[in-house]
Amino acid sequence: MSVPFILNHTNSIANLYLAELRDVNIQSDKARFRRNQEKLGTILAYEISKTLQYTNKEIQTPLGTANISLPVIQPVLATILRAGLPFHQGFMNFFEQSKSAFITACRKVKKSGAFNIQVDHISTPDLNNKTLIISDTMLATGQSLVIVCKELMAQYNITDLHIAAVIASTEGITHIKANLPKAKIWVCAVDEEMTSKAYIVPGLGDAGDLAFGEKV
Ligand SMILES: O=P(O)(O)OC[C@H]1O[C@H](OP(=O)(O)OP(=O)(O)O)[C@H](O)[C@@H]1O
Ligand SMILES: O=c1cc[nH]c(=O)[nH]1
Repeated sequence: MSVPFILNHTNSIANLYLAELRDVNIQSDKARFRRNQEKLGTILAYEISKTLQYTNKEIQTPLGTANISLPVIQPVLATILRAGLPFHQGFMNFFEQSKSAFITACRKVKKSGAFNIQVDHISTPDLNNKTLIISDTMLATGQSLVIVCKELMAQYNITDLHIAAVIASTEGITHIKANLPKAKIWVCAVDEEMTSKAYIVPGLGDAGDLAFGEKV
């Protein structure tokens, strides 16, 4: 089982984007909130790209030939609607030729406060023998990502699975490791706590509502 990659374990300008996402005085600017997620998605995409397979190619320039190591494959990108969309856009900005899959999933909360994840719709290109990068802004309990990935893996023979989130909880990472032991995990930050309603603390609040408006 691989160790998760945690972006804020190394100081970089990415910390500023993460701070603005969390900051209650800044995050109400929806455009900036979405744009900061997009930037973090692109940074994680760059990090993941370092682990893909490469082969040397000779490229003809006007003055000679350059030997360049180029990726052998384009990963397929996926996200869970709706909160994951801006983060996913960041991955698409980097893996410009990749195909995308979209999954609709939501928490169905019971009277007791417990919840199930309901997967409503999957729209995907062929994932057989593909590298899949599935991104979602928040990895809280990890239930959404596990259910969605298991559903995709039941339908397709996915070669490599990368899971990316902006903020993960410790519990969520444990849940992913226990249920998807082969998945590689990429996150910008890990928080220790969750509320009784499974919101990450300190987290950033409700990612979907902040990006797109409160649900009715
Ligand atoms: O790890 P989990 O406990 O499963 O929670 C994570 C899910 O919660 C968020 O979506 P949310 O439920 O806020 O819905 P939305 O995308 O419709 O806003 C987030 O985008 C994940 O999909
Ligand atoms: O902290 C959390 C957990 C789930 N969904 C969110 O939007 N935020």
